[in-house]
Amino acid sequence: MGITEQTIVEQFPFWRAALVPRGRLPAAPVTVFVGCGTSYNLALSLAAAANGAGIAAIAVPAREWLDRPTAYWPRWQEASVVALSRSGETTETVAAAAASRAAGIHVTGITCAEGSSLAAESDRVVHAETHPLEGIVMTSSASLMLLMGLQIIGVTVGEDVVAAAEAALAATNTAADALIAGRSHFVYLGGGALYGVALEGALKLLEMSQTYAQAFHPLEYRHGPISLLDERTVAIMLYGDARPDDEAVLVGEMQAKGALVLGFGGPGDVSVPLGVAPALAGLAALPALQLLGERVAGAKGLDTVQPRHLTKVVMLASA
Ligand SMILES: O=P(O)(O)OC[C@H]1O[C@](O)(CO)[C@@H](O)[C@@H]1O
Repeated sequence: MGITEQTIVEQFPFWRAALVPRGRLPAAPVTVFVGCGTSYNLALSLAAAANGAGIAAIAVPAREWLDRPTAYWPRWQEASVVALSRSGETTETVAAAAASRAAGIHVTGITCAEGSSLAAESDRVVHAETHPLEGIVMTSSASLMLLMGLQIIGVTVGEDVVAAAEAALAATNTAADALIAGRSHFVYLGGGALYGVALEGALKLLEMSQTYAQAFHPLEYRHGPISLLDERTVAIMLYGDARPDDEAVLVGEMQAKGALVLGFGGPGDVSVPLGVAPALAGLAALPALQLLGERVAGAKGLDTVQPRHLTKVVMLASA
């Protein structure tokens, strides 16, 4: 087993260690979740989950919040900001936190680096230890930041979701090689809080395996992107609780056009039950999506420890 795979399959003890009381977010007219890359995908998922929990929220890429906050929220100084960064050193995220604070905004930093620059720029730090072998590709830390984000918006995260994620990972591991054999086009579908998780699944696959992957809201897929679908496609459907029947119809259409479907929480050529509350479905599915990226990379003979063009922390001189 390679090092990246180790950080995926050995992440659950770190989840269990993170199951501690976290307190809640401060009240504000809007909570703005910011981050870059994976951390922005998590921000998208958390903003949707926060709205579902009655906390008005949006997600904004850190650089956008830094450069043009009024494009996202006209009275931006009224916001509370939650900045996500594994390293706590990504230039745009640290700068967005610092600029927010300078404007009198309360900043909560979610990170796996307690002594980081982001921690220094945060009014409150929410932290968890991640797998020590984690490298460039964010695996265990991404799951942990999603977990911590859910905790601070008031979603109860317990042992049941850890067990569900372990089971989903094992089921995906069993099915993955047969599912991806000869397939080169990967589509991730999820709505609401599952959209950010779908984006993150696609980003993982893309980073690890240098394979083009896209994510869409499920029913959006029929409005154009479906034209690319053929017998080279694997579709990953993250079933939601709002319209699972429509999503199952879409899956049937995709299968009829040649796709193989990995369905989380619903039907597919491979069906992986999640068995958790809707607010926890994305967290339960995330390690399995990480593993899928590793499997596709493996099938292409690629090393996921040193993915092309990527570094662990992306710094920028000008931010
Ligand atoms: O969470 P951090 O440390 O700010 O890092 C985010 C980074 O992670 C990635 O998503 C993957 O390495 C990059 O796109 C991005 O620069």
